[in-house]
Amino acid sequence: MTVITKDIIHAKGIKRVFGKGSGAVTVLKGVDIHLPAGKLVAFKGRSGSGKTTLINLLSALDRPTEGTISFDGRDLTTMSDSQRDIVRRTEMGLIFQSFALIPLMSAYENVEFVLRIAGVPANERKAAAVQALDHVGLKPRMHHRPFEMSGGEQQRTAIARAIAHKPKLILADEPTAELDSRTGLHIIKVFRDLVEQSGITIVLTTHDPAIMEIVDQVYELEDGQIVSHN
Ligand SMILES: Nc1ncnc2c1ncn2[C@@H]1O[C@H](COP(=O)(O)OP(=O)(O)OP(=O)(O)O)[C@@H](O)[C@H]1O
Repeated sequence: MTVITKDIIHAKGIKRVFGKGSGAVTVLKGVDIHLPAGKLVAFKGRSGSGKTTLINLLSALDRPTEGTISFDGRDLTTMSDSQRDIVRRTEMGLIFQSFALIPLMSAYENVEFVLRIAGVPANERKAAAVQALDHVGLKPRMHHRPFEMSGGEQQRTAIARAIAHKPKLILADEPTAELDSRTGLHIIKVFRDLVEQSGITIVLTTHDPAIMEIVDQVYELEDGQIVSHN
């Protein structure tokens, strides 16, 4: 049987300049990226190399100054802001270093809230939220609020929130930076299982060499350019 791997992201000639005139800073200097479906991918590079800027572009939170970004066959750069918001909310999941959970909501409510924003019908939300929390091993803790959970549990809640609407792509900016290395590796194991079980693509940024060993592909950024890629 021939397995055809389709790119979920195809970015070409990406430049990002912040500011204008003599104060302009070119942060990305012509980046090309192909992310196949069903892979765990890491962006590595020194602080300031452009990893977060690139993640923000791929997640349609920001627009490139030059270049095109195709997501699942559609060009994000020519879409209106509202189209980009819909694609992000319904087909992508975002995970942040600081978890970014709503403090007054339980784990379940945090996940359910994002399903509401993604437009999932009310009668499907409960089952989808519980299933996502179960997937990350947090069903028994689902009525706890973030301050009642450990860092690893909070990040697993954030993962449940990112996967509950069954996105095609997850973008995670330094998802393990606030965790000890053992908990961080456990989070990456959760990512690994997700990629294998559901065919989702997960892109993360990291400084941790142990994580680089576990992922399928590593893109190395240096001063706004890709300098290596396996
Ligand atoms: N809005 C902005 N205006 C001006 N410069 C910016 C802006 N956003 C980012 N930069 C600059 O772009 C460079 C790359 O930043 P970015 O956050 O993408 O790096 P990074 O690789 O994610 O770093 P870290 O590992 O520290 O998170 C930095 O020099 C930063 O100061």
